[in-house]
Order: sequence, then C-alpha cells, then structure tokens
Amino acid sequence: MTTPTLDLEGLTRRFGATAAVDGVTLTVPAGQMLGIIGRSGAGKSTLLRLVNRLVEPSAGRIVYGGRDITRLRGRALRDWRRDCAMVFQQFNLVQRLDVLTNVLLGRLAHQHGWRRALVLLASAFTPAERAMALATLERFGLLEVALQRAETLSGGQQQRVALCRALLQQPRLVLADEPIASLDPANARAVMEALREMNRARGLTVLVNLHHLDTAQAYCDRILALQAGRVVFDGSPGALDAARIGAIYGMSEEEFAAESAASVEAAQTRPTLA
Ligand SMILES: Nc1ncnc2c1ncn2[C@@H]1O[C@H](COP(=O)(O)OP(=O)(O)OP(=O)(O)O)[C@@H](O)[C@H]1O
Repeated sequence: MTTPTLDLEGLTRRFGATAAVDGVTLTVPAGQMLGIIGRSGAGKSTLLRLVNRLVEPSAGRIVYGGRDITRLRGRALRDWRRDCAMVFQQFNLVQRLDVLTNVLLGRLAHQHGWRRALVLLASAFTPAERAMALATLERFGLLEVALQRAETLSGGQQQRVALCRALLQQPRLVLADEPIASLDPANARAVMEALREMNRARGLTVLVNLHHLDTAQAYCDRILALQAGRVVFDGSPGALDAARIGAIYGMSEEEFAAESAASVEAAQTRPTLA
C-alpha cells in the first residue's frame, strides 16, 4: 500500500516563551523512513506529537494527501490518530496481559464508544483479527511467546510486540519516539530492522526520533536534525558526517552520542505509564 505525502508548513509550537518547534517546513514522501536527531530538548518529541495532533500547533499547518490535518475535529481527528501509530521508548504494553492480547489492543483504534468498551472488557476480537495478530507475531519471530505475559519478555521483544500492535492498527504513518533508547545494541538492531521491514514491506511512512547518528544513518532514507526547534540539517544520511555534526552542534560525534545516552538515563528515572 502506498501512502500520500505528508507536508509540514511552518509548523510551530510554543510553550510560554519556548518555541519547542519553530517554523518547520518539510515534505515527507510516501513510504519514506525519516530519522530525526537532535540534542535533548531540541523538539523531536513535540514534532511527532504535533503530527498526530496530541499537541496543537501555535502556527503552521499539517497537510496529508492534500487534506488539512490541522483543521480536523471529532470523528475525523480520531480517524487521523488511528492512521498514525505511535511507538514509545517505554513500549507502553499492558504488562500483566499476554502478548497476543497486547497486539490485539491495536484493533481498538477501529472501535468507538460502547463497542470499544465491549471489545476491551470481553476481549471480543474477531477470528480475523486474531489471525492477523498471530500472523504479525509470526513475521516478527514472536509466535512462541504469544501466550506469555508481556512482563516476561526482554525489552527488545516488548518493543517488537509494540510494533506488532502498531501494525494491527493498520496505520498510514508510524511515529516512533526514541524506540530503541532503552535497549542494548543487539535488541536495538532487532527493533530497527523490524521498523525498517514495516517501512519497506508495507510502504509505511516512518518518522523516528533517534539519539544516535549512526543508527539514523544505517536505517533511514533521510535525516532531519533539529536544534532549538529549528531544522538545521535535512538531507541524505551520507551527507551528515562528523564534521557536519561538529559544525551544527559545536561538539564531536562522540560527545553528541554521550550526551544523548546521559539524557536517556535521566529519562529512565522519570515515572512512565505502564
Ligand atoms: N508540555 C510542555 N510544557 C512546557 N514545555 C514543554 C512541554 N513539552 C515540551 N516542552 C519544552 O519544549 C522543548 C522541546 O521538548 P521536546 O520534548 O520536544 O524535545 P526532545 O528533542 O524530544 O528532547 P528529549 O530528547 O530530551 O526527549 C523543551 O524545551 C521542553 O522543555
């Protein structure tokens, strides 16, 4: 399935005196995997949250396939949020539920009102939905853990379950906010490969916030670097070398990576949703 172009036009979000995202103008073609990098506080999370309208813009527009997303309300806004699957650093699985049910929760994006409550309470997913969930788990090498509680899985497995849940939502875009920041290198690789496979096999547009330049270079078609909410680099992975990083951020690539790792550790000590 191909997806239409995503256009951000002068997108801005201010929090008091801080411009978290400041006049970002960008066209993301259908099926592109865009890596977004930047120091802590550069505006990466806010940018993703603007795209699915979890955060409202102070100025500018989001346009998808020619439709002004910024103006959507009510049902149309809910449908847009269903079209944008979010993936979080902390996976956000329901730990005490089994893997299969966690994946099926992605289908709830297609239900509203009392139907949603019914499906949730009675676990009333259809046989077709269950088959879809099992096939997705199999594709990601997770079939044998389908009936285990989420809490028994490694971080890398949990994040791949979260990707399966995102796929069950049948989104057009995937917005992944630091999806590998809490993972060791082997698990991080497995998750990035799964994300890349979703992008390639399904033609899904992926926007992924990453702390490490080398990861963005290895997996993404294009890199966007932010600083204080502004785009300071937008181009091919090969064009962003150590010298360019030094010029943009005033630090070496190693310092950039070390600072990012420190900010991840700080984030892990903050309370998160289960
Ligand atoms: N809800 C909010 N209220 C006030 N300020 C906010 C809010 N959300 C973000 N900010 C501010 O906006 C700026 C950008 O934050 P954002 O979380 O988008 O950056 P980030 O690049 O994702 O950082 P990190 O890598 O640490 O997650 C920061 O100065 C932050 O303090």
